[in-house]
Amino acid sequence: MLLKGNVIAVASGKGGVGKSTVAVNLALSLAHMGKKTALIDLDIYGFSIPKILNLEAKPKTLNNKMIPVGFQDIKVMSMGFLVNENAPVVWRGPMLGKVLDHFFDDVLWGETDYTILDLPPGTGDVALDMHQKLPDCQEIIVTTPHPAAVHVAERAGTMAQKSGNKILGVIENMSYFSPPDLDERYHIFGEGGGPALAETLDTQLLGKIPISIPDEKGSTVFEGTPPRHYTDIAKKIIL
Ligand SMILES: Nc1ncnc2c1ncn2[C@@H]1O[C@H](COP(=O)(O)OP(=O)(O)OP(=O)(O)O)[C@@H](O)[C@H]1O
Repeated sequence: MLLKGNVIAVASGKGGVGKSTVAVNLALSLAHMGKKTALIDLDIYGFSIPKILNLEAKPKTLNNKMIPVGFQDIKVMSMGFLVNENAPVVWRGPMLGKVLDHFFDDVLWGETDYTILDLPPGTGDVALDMHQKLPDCQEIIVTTPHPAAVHVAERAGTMAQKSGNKILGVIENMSYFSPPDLDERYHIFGEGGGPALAETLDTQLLGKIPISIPDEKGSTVFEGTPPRHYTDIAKKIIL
């Protein structure tokens, strides 16, 4: 196993809650705090990290091992680097176990303090496979604030518990909107989902991420110094 250090998987009950965005921003925040950080996109059906990071480079190889692609201070691997985006999804499924082996054993990760895994949404076999390969892996569950979302996210949490992965906590994404330079918070997508889920899963609420206005490229990945809501979460993870 070439992957060393702490491994934290980011999971969600359904797609579109911002799991990949949270995974990327969390990895960047940990790197900004001086931690050697890797990010692995395990969403083999709907990999989105290459697009989110605007990465087109393919990993180079050295002695039959792959060199992860660099983005700012983090090292990144994604199924998206290896397959044609238009490859049929049915073809990718049976490869799952092999992909995990490949990413954990055949990539020259070097020294890493933290590896963030972006899991596919839902309750697939990935969490189970992952636990077998990385028994100490911990999970973060991402949800939106709407109380109805808790139901769906809870399944991801239950899956984590069943697979034996420790749940590190819950992140409530798209929690509220604060107009620039104003203190007001508008709870556009409802309220209470994150704390309720944390309570149900008997874990902590790691933090609430506000709705951000995408930049001109449509990105909600921050640049430069991490926003406070991310550093606060990263500090809780490092502890
Ligand atoms: N806090 C936020 N504020 C505003 N937009 C956000 C926020 N978080 C995510 N988004 C946007 O929501 C969309 C979905 O995000 P993302 O791809 O990270 O979700 P996901 O849960 O990983 O989805 P999937 O599993 O389907 O890939 C993206 O357009 C992203 O920019």
